[in-house]
Amino acid sequence: MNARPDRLIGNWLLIICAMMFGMVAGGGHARTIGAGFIIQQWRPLTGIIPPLTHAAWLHVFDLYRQTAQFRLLHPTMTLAQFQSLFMPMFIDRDWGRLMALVFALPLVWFWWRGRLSNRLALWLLALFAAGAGEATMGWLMTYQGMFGVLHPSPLYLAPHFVLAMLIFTAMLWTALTIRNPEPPIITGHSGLRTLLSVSIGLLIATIGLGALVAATGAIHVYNTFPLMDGHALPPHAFKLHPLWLNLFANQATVQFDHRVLATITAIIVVVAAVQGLRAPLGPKPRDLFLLLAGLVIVQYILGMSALVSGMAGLGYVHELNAVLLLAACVACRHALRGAVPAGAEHPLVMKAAE
Ligand code: HEM
Repeated sequence: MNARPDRLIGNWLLIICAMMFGMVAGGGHARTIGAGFIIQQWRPLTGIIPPLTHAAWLHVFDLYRQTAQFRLLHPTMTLAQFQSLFMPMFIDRDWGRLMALVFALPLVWFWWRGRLSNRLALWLLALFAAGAGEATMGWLMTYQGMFGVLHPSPLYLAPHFVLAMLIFTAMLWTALTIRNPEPPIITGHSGLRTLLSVSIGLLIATIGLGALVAATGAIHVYNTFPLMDGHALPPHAFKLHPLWLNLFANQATVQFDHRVLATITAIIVVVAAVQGLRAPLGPKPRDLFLLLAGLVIVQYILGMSALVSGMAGLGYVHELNAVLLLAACVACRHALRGAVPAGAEHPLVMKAAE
């Protein structure tokens, strides 16, 4: 990392984080309206322009008509209906291209101008490569449409979402560190710091399980809370063979797993937020902990409401709020980066604890 605060670089990376949030919003919207398999071509550079002629539209429609999803689920779809699904997915993909440009071009420029240390530049390059991997994974998920698959598979969607959240976490952490490279020493709250690290891990795992719920359409079954149609664990939870498949493809099991892990996660995040609010950390961290408490409560209520109502729109808001919740948790953890155990407040000890 660069040793002095650099607001320009930090703000640039915060813009990338905001763009990643936009990407989740666009991808989630495309999934909600069922547009996941609509674009069956992968042209990272030339695909930046949408079909402009009637013949070009017929060509992309023809590609979609080769999918099992079209043949079995939407055989009467018209070109106009296809176009209305195509555009949201297209805009999301172009947003990804724009994000890659907004990341890559300043990266090269800042590095060339000596504004980035080699170490930081290489780290950012690694994040860029991870982003390219994320895009490739997204395409592979989409391309499954050509092989008899009816909907984007949970085995692709969950890792796709988890990788996005890992990149988002790393990007946000880097941006915050560049804006504030010297953490203030905070004595006696290293336990809270650990709790926040655990919270981040649990949130990402819960988000992964949430993606399984969304991908399997499990929002449409067991619409009761806290029990699942009168059962703590529904009898169908192990009906698929081999057994491990239930963890990814059985609606009962993935919903059960998401409920249980989400409850554990929410409790731990609330405990961390309350501890943070009670600690004398100053107004800025206090605001962050307040935000964390608010977002985790809203997240839980949104999850329950989406489930009980079966409304995909609420599920979508629940998805977006999860990203904001993760961001708040990362910011709280970052604010406590300089926490040291009581009695170990020497700066050298602090550096070792980093
Ligand atoms: C810390 C708490 C929670 C987190 C971080 C979380 C995260 C998520 C995420 C990220 C998704 C969407 C994934 C995607 O669209 O690819 C999701 C989906 C879902 N979650 Fe949660 N969730 C939490 C709590 C809950 C709770 C308590 C419930 C219900 C009791 C719940 C029920 C659902 C349902 C039904 C969906 C599917 C929505 C849809 O199909 O549109 N969640 N969750």
